[in-house]
Amino acid sequence: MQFVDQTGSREAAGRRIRLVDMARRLPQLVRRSIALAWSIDRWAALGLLLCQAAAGAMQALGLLAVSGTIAALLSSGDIYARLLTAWPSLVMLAGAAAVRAMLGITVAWLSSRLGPQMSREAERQLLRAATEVELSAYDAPGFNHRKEAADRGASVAQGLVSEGQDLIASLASLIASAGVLTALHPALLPLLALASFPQAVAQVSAARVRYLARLRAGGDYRLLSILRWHVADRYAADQIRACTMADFLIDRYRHVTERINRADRRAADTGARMSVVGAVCGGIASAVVWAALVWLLATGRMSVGHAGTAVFALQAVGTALRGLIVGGARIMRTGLYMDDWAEFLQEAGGYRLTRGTTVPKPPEEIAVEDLVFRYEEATADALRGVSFSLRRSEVVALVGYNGSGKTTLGKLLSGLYLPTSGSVTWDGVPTGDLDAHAMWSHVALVPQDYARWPLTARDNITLGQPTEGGDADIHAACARSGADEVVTELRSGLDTVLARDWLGGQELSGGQWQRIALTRAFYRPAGLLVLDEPTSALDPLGEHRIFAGLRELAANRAVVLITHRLTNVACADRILVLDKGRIVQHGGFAELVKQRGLFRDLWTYQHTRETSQQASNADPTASAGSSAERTSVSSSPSPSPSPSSSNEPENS
Ligand SMILES: Nc1ncnc2c1ncn2[C@@H]1O[C@H](COP(=O)(O)OP(=O)(O)OP(=O)(O)O)[C@@H](O)[C@H]1O
Repeated sequence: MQFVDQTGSREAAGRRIRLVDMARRLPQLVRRSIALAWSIDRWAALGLLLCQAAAGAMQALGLLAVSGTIAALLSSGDIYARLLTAWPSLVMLAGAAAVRAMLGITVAWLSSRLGPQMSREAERQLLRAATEVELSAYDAPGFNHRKEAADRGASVAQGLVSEGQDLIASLASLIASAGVLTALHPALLPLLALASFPQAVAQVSAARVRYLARLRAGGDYRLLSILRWHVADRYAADQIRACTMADFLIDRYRHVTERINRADRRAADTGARMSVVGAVCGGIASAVVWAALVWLLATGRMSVGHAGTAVFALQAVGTALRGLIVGGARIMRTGLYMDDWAEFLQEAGGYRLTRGTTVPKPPEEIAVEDLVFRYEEATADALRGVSFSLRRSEVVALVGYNGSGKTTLGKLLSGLYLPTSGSVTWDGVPTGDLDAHAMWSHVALVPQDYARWPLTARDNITLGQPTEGGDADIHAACARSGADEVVTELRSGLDTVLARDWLGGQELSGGQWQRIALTRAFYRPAGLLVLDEPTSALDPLGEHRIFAGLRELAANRAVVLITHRLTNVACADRILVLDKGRIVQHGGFAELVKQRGLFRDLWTYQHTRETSQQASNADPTASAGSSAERTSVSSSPSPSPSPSSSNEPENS
């Protein structure tokens, strides 16, 4: 099991992480961190910056105080007199340390307030971007990978505050200590910088290795989260038990984790090797710095007092440099993840909705002309040369074998997908030229897999878009779909949360959920209603109710009905029979059952099977051959062939 993993550009970016890139990118990353923090809480951001600047100043003050204290203590004279002289420096030293400690606490406080908010904000922006992409994006493996990477960027965004702060703190401390050190002897600072260089290279290389390892394992992490969901979620819990699948699934999980573990171990080993080499080289270089200090002292080029201060300053500069390097490498890695996030926001994974701005009215006519549609990265067309039109107040049924393109056609009529070639127009305007959101506000869709929102029954029906009629409209829609019986039995009526895990929540049966899904569509004041297998889970009475009311629903809408139960399509004005993405027959029900072709084959098989079952189970006197008309008339209004129907398919 492996995802199609398209990490090319990110991998190239990761490979380019070098010390020089880091030096170039750090200011940009710190700016991004400050900008994001500023957009969320400018006072906290300002407070953090001031605290860091003040902490740097306190560091310099502390070192000056050290110098003063040592100079006073090492001067000649009575020890009490020397202590008295050192007293102000000591007070300054203690004061600077106390203020620095307080500033550290303040920084930690502000960072912990700001950090999580930054991740939440980054996640919110990511969610917004994800809803602004074409539906086809989800069919492209590369998009899902980019979304996953961006998601990781959003979750590590909170690290940007603390890492940015550590970096600023190290920088402030470095500037302060380096200033003091340079004042003591100008050769010391370049020597120390040189000594830190190997460690810097090692740290940045290790960060690169870790980032690349995480990037390459991105597909596997996604696989794990999907497996986790399938194994642990309630929806498949019964099948996992009844089909004894637990061992098999957990074994798959183990296989994928082993792959990740191997990659992690390799990255950890390489990172550790790099750190060891860096540390050894750094250690040798540090020995040179300390030797230089001893030499300066021994040759009288530096006083004992200054040498003592230099020891403290060297330690402070060394710590600050290490902080700068380690923090820099960390923020660099976070920055790469944040790049994934920022890129996703900018380009929405390459699938941002960029359609026209024409705001449509509920459509009078939807016309399909020589339509071809191919799914992203598919090798064959799902629809080929499809042409027909659909008018308001008309019910058009789509029938055909599994995979013949019915659902796909429904989504193209709704503007969820755009044609690969040919056109779908709403009152003459191609769907790609319409404002997508305005268009969808005129669409009511009951898909095969409808969402079971963990919201109240009311929200599940209104979908957060209540009409002016209030609950009266909801009840009217419930009466049409049969959901009135469901709502009456709910503990708190429309206010009941439809999820058992939630406080006061209640769970529904499959058929009850389908009634709620139908109610949504009936409630929505939409000009196009697409019903994809709308009664697959309903009992016969519930199914009858839906189809008996369909004509009334179609009074002011265009209705597309997709179903395999052919008795139900008798109520349609026209039936389009699809086979391998083409319309192979079209016409009214009465006409199609008489015509040789796919529809009659399907009808004969389904009808003969049903009637023979009825005959053997219940009514031994029933005749298999004579009930076609009877069934269509009794289960739905009489089929009336449309004037436009013909025996020839519109396209071949
Ligand atoms: N997201 C997708 N990515 C790639 N190919 C897809 C995708 N969805 C469907 N297809 C392919 O497109 C073709 C048409 O699928 P579609 O779902 O429209 O068929 P259908 O007639 O509605 O089938 P069913 O009766 O089983 O619901 C099929 O060959 C299917 O494999």
